Amino acid sequence: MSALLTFEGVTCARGGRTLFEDVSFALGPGDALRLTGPNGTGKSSLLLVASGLLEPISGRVEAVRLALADERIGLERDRSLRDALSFWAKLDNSDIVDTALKAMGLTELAEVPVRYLSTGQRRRAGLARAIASGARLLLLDEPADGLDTASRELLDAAIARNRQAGGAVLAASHQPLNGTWQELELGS
Ligand SMILES: Nc1ncnc2c1ncn2[C@@H]1O[C@H](COP(=O)(O)OP(=O)(O)OP(=O)(O)O)[C@@H](O)[C@H]1O
Repeated sequence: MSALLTFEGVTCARGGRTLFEDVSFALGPGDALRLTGPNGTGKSSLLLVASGLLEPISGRVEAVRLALADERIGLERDRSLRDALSFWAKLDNSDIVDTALKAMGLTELAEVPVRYLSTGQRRRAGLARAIASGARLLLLDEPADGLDTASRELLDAAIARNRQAGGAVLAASHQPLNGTWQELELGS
C-alpha cells in the first residue's frame, strides 16, 4: 500500500524560528491526520510544506497530486462560482463541478459571482474547489471555521467520501472533526 503523503525527518523554520523539528509520518489510502497545537506552532506552515509551497530546511516530503484548501479561496472573484470551479476541475470528469457544488451545498449559488459569497459560503467554495480538482490528497486548514451546523455535516461527509474512495486527509483544526483521526500535536 503506497503512501499518499510522506514526511521523513522534516524540519521547518520561518522568520528565523524553528517551528517543528524532525517530523515523520505517512498517510495511506483512507488515512486522516489532524494537526493540533496552540496558535503559531506551525500547523498552517506544515500544510504549506506538504503542498510544496514552503521549502523545509531539512527532511523529505513526498506527495501525490493534492489540493490545499485554506483561507485563500483560490477562485476568480469576477466569475460565477461554477465557472471559477471549472478552472480547477479534473478534466476527464465533466460532472465533477456539479458534484463539488452539491457536496458543499452550493448548487443554488452556482451562477453567483464569487465576490458576492459570504464568509461561510467562501469557505465552502474553497472546499468545493478541492473536491472539483479530483485530488486524492486533501490538505485542509481550519476547514470547519465559519461553517454552520448543516455545512459542518457536509464537510464531514465530503471527508468521509474522500477517505472511503482511497484518499487521505491532512487537516489543521482547533475543532474536533468527525470520524477517526490520527493526531499530531505541534508545540508540545
Ligand atoms: N511569511 C512568514 N514569514 C515569517 N514568519 C512567518 C510567515 N508566516 C508565518 N510565520 C510565522 O510562523 C509561525 C507559525 O505560523 P502558522 O500560521 O504556521 O501557525 P499555526 O499553528 O497555523 O497558527 P494558528 O493556530 O494561529 O492558525 C508564526 O509565528 C508566524 O508568525
